[in-house]
Amino acid sequence: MSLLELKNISKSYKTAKVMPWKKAKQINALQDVSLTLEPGICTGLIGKSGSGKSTLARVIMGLEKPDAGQVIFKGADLSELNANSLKKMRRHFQMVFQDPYSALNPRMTIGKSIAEPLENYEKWNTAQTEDKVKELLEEVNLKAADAYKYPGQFSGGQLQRINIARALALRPELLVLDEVVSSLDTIAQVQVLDLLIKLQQKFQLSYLFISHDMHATKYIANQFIVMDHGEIAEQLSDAANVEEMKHPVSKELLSPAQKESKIDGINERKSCDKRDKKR
Ligand SMILES: Nc1ncnc2c1ncn2[C@@H]1O[C@H](COP(=O)(O)OP(=O)(O)OP(=O)(O)O)[C@@H](O)[C@H]1O
Repeated sequence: MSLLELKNISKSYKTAKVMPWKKAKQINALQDVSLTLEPGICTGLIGKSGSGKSTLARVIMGLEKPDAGQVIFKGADLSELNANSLKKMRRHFQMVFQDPYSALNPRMTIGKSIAEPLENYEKWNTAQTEDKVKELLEEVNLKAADAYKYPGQFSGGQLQRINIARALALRPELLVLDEVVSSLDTIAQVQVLDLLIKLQQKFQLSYLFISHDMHATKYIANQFIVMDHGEIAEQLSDAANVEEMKHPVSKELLSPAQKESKIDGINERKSCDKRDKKR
């Protein structure tokens, strides 16, 4: 059974009227999108700005209701679950957002922030929760003592690792990673990508790695989905053949002229190759 299946998802938005006598414009953010994610695989979802990537992430996470289509997680159509079953299912898929600063409450210690999902789901005592928080911090290469610090005491890369620890707290099977390295400098980008690769191997995680940066995506993904104007433009099941992609948007994102990536020039295939050999 696939981990996640999206069937014929469509989602449109109406823009505000510029003038009262003008008609509101409709934006088709997603048009009949179908895709499947398998366990233990990192799928790179790439596309230019406005192609619908974040809308797709929000639909998967239940933050947006699609106009049409189904989101099926482990065989269950999420729209058909009652609140209790949906809560139970939701622990298995978590999201990490682009901005590591705004994702954490600045007035809460990071230990408290990481503990929140545990307190919502697990019937643990304080000592058990604290032990788990410390274990999670060490998992993302931070120190147990960092639990008592506040977000303002960390760098962007460290904060993103804290957000990953929080997303991992409930031992999910799928992480939706929306532009998680875009706001970081080169060194922090590579640290976060290497950490994600390590965690994926250790916990057999499935990732939907959303990015407009082909270079960062090549570094981590096993397969690619390219989006354009709310539709799937191209899919590639083996990231090793990335140079063979044919769609004009794929070619544009691949081109050396697309120099947005800060990790350009780093040995992009190293981490994927290691995993490929394991499979
Ligand atoms: N809440 C909204 N209201 C109106 N239009 C929206 C809304 N959210 C997204 N859109 C529009 O839907 C389209 C897809 O947006 P989306 O953010 O999903 O694209 P994206 O590929 O994630 O882009 P980016 O990389 O810039 O975030 C865009 O035209 C965007 O302006």
